[in-house]
Amino acid sequence: MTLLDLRDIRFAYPGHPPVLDGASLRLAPGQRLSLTGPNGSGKSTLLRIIMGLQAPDSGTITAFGTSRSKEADFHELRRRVGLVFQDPDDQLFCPTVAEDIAFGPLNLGRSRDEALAIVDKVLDDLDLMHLKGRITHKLSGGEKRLVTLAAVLAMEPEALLLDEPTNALDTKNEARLLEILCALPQAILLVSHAPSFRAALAPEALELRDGRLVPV
Ligand SMILES: Nc1ncnc2c1ncn2[C@@H]1O[C@H](COP(=O)(O)OP(=O)(O)OP(=O)(O)O)[C@@H](O)[C@H]1O
Repeated sequence: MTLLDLRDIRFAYPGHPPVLDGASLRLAPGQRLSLTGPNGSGKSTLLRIIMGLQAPDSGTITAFGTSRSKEADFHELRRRVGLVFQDPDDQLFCPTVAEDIAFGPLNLGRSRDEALAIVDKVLDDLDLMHLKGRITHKLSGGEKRLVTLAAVLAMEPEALLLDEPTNALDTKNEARLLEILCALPQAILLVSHAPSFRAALAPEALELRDGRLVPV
């Protein structure tokens, strides 16, 4: 079974040359795959296209065996695939850490008590319980980064798309994050400019070159 299957994706921002020009990739359950490529080559754009946050000009997206093209097709995909954005401020919008983490489970129909239990479990698993009651926008950059991961894991996705997950993390927290991610069962699509992090978490890699994905 393939979780994600993208074929021949083409996309250009209006008035600009194509960013993606025939990009294809497949992600299988449990697979860890890195996406590399220079700044501005289109990695974040591709992740947004996978999530249905931007529509490709052409090409096909199949997720969990179902073709996805209209906005409604992506609702189920967004429950089953978690994107950790490059900028935590794009992701965190509730007043407190606990509310931000509870938001996803509540949105998925969990009861208040179930959501609170998930918040405790995820914070405990990530050793972040000390941040539970904190005001989200007052967290440090690295703390925000870890809380965004907690918020995504709270939704128990089957695949994780991670856009520069080590941004703003100190050496100790980067090592901790690596340990946490390596122990997860989910498939992971990793965008990271840190070669050592990629090598440790997702050594199999595709490079985005001239809009296409090529094995490296
Ligand atoms: N809304 C937009 N309108 C026009 N151009 C955009 C827009 N968003 C991104 N771009 C451009 O599209 C290209 C791809 O951007 P993208 O963020 O996908 O690259 P990236 O590979 O993730 O880069 P980085 O490694 O620096 O994070 C860049 O040239 C960027 O400037």
